[in-house]
Amino acid sequence: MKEYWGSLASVLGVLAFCQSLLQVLFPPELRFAALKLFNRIFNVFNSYCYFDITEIDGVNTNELYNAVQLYLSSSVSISGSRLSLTRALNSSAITFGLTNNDTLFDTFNGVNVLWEHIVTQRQAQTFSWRPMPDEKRGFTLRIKKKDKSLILDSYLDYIMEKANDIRRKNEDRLLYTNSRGGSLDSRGHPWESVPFKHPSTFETLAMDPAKKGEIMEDLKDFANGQSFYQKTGRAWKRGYLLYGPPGTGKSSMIAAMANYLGYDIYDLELTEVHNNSELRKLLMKTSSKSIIVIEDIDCSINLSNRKKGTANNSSIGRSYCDPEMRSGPGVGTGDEGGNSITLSGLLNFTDGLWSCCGSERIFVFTTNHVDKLDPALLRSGRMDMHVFMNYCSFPALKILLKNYLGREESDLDEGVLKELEEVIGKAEMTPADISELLIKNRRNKDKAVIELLEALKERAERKSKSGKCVREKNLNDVEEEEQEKRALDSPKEGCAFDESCKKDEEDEEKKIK
Ligand SMILES: Nc1ncnc2c1ncn2[C@@H]1O[C@H](COP(=O)(O)OP(=O)(O)OP(=O)(O)O)[C@@H](O)[C@H]1O
Ligand SMILES: [Mg+2]
Repeated sequence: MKEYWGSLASVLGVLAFCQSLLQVLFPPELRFAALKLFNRIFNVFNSYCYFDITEIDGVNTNELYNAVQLYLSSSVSISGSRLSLTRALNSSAITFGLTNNDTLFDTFNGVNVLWEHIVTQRQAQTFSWRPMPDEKRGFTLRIKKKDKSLILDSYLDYIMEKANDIRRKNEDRLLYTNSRGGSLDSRGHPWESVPFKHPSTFETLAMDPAKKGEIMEDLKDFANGQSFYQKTGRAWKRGYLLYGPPGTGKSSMIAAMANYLGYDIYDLELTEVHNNSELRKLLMKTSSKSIIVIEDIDCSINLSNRKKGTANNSSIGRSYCDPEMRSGPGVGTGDEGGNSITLSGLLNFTDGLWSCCGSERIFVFTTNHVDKLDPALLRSGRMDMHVFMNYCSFPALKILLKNYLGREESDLDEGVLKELEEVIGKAEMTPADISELLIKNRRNKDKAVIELLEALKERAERKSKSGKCVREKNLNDVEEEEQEKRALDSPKEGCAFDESCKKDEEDEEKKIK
């Protein structure tokens, strides 16, 4: 300690000597130039270089300052003893930060750097167009001169990327919709947003675990696949088609995807889009790391014919939810008149050149009737993964029992479990139906399981009866068809129809005579 104070005193002494020397040797007008010169000499012998990143750059907020703050917050959260805490707008997470004049070492690519957070009082307010904070905040980065060229650019890029990740993780996800029918908001934005708080996750999603695992892996590969997509020359996007009966979890799956990847959702209401160019504009205004969803695509518009003009044909692609009735006049008339969207417009939206403005986007289409979709929409590369959301299976049922009743497989009676396994495949009940039953009786868990078993049995019985009727009807139809065939093959054998025809012909001849 003594040595420390001793060396500090000698440094101060040297400084004082230099200052008085400066005053004696240089007249006041040369003093500033001399100081600059000393500074240069000092810099030549100093092995470090320093970079100041101030919070406000002129009058604008410096994005790099916010990024550094967020980036460092991920390092200080564990190690620091005195930290500043902040919670940003639209965020439910708290971030840690360095307090005033605190320092922190960081390592990047094996190089050590030092960060210092410097906070000083702002001098008396100078004139400014906007109010300035009382404090001047900034970070100073200290790097060894020899390492500067080695890491500076890549280190700052890395910090920006990391900060974006942290921000996305902390911020609440947003759900966007274009339901205003093409009108723009005050900022010229065609999308409206609300915080997205859907609680569905892959843990709560009841489906075959192997299939679920496959989808989760595919999503992770996609999200981490920037270099792969770059290397293979593909646009960084992926398409999923979710199809299956109502209530099997297609929308829940979309929410689970968004929560899993931390992406925003753009719920595109096609019936509110008037033409292909509006569709393109909507696409251009979506951000990367997002899921663009078109639900019930078979009902949205008439998408069954790619050829311009022919989509107007009334006989093509009419589903039970008639597109013309759903989307009003003008649907499916091609680009002419600029008052409609076509299948080719939608295909360009998902797969054409426009689809890659921005990156890291997932397209999800859902439908209850996959057979009604145009094959062009289904070809691989466009919809990369087709996911069939089926009626509740036994593995899916186990997930529902665990989530809704807290009952694991081991908690259930073996006999009941076996019966459930036998009957679930025959009952063809959706996870939505089953979860309703479980919610109803969730206070009495044993009763819930028994009632579920009864409902499944009843449903299976009804199914087998209606199946029998259909089979019998089909058999009758086949028999009838065969009879007709026989009649056509051997008209000479004669039937009532042939006899009456002959008689009619004879009568006709008589009349003519
Ligand atoms: N696979 C599932 N796992 C967990 N819950 C499910 C599942 N499927 C349906 N549900 C429950 O049923 C409700 C309806 O499901 P969802 O809206 O996801 O079905 P959908 O397939 O999108 O139906 P639709 O085709 O009518 O749009 C959900 O709120 C959820 O609680
Ligand atoms: Mg749905």
